[in-house]
Amino acid sequence: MREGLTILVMKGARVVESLLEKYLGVTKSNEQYRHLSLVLISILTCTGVAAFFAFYNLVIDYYPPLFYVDAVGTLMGLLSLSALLLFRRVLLASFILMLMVTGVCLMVIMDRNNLDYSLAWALVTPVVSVFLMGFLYGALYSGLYLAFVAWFAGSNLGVWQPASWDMDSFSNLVVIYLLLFILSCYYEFSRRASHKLLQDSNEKLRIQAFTDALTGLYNRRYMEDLLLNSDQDFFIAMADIDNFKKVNDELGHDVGDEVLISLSKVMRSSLGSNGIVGRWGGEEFMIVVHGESEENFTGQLSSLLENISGHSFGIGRPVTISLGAVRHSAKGHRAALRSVDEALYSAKMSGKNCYKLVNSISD
Ligand SMILES: Nc1nc2c(ncn2[C@@H]2O[C@H](COP(=O)(O)OP(=O)(O)OP(=O)(O)O)[C@@H](O)[C@H]2O)c(=O)[nH]1
Repeated sequence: MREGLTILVMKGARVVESLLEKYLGVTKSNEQYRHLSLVLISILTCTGVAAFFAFYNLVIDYYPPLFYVDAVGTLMGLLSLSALLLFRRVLLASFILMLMVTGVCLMVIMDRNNLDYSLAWALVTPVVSVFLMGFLYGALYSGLYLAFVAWFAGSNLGVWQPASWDMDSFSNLVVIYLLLFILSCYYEFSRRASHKLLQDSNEKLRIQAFTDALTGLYNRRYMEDLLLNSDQDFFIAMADIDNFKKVNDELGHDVGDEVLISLSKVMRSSLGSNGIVGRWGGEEFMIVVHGESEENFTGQLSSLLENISGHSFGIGRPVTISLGAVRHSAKGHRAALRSVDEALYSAKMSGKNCYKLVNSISD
């Protein structure tokens, strides 16, 4: 029995998952998944129950008034389902569903003259409406519903037998109602707050995973991901600071760090939106530019060299870089990295503060 129930729940979850994925493009990892699945499960369950009672009141125990109520309820359930899946209107779908549930319940209560049902459903409304429609609309809806129930209970509709209007009971109902409302708001608020915290820390971790701590540039992992997972062709250039050991040895490691930070800024502003620069490691930087025109690319490398050698780093000496460059495609990634190293070596051998572009990729 228990196993059967588990299998049923698993199957239901799979149906919900595939509906959300197919119609809303939302997978389990999506932050919206939890809320959308709650709305979808509520719609499916309530519509299923209404459809069952419509069938019951038509076929099993023929009773036209409740058949019409449940048939309208089923139609509203389907309307709510299409608002969610076809038109992606989550709030509208939740609103139609709440209208359907409370409407059907009130109709049944009116028909059956049963006060207990009314009280029970009045108490469910604040919880469900806040969870489905959020604080604002949930509060509005359940407030209106409470007012309606109050009017309903106080009016002489003659459907409240054997109970009669009783201010004490009604005050108790209102207190319980408000308590449930506050509790569900609190729960929803803390759920959203912890979800936001989790999202923020995930975002921080994501940024940290791709950022170099010293310079704030992209790190090697990001640059390699970009180069390996893109189907575009790029030009890449490896930049290496000239005689950087001397800066460290003579002015200290802290000054060396400052140079790395300032140099990163100069490179970033010099490339602008034309390219991306990341720290490859130590005093090496990788530059990636879309591979449309070799002429544009070499033009950018020349201005980069000029901008850096003309920049004052405040250390009483110029700072220059050497660049090795090559055309890059993802499938020839490793070979391109070897070529770019060879080109950089050749630039260093040619007197530094220059670039070397190799045309062919070494095997
Ligand atoms: N301050 C600082 N120095 C670093 C960092 N990473 C690497 N370096 C230094 O960069 C220097 C690299 O020196 P070398 O590889 O000998 O090259 P170079 O002196 O720049 O000479 P060439 O490359 O031939 O022009 C070493 O002194 C490293 O300690 C860093 O994060 N901060």
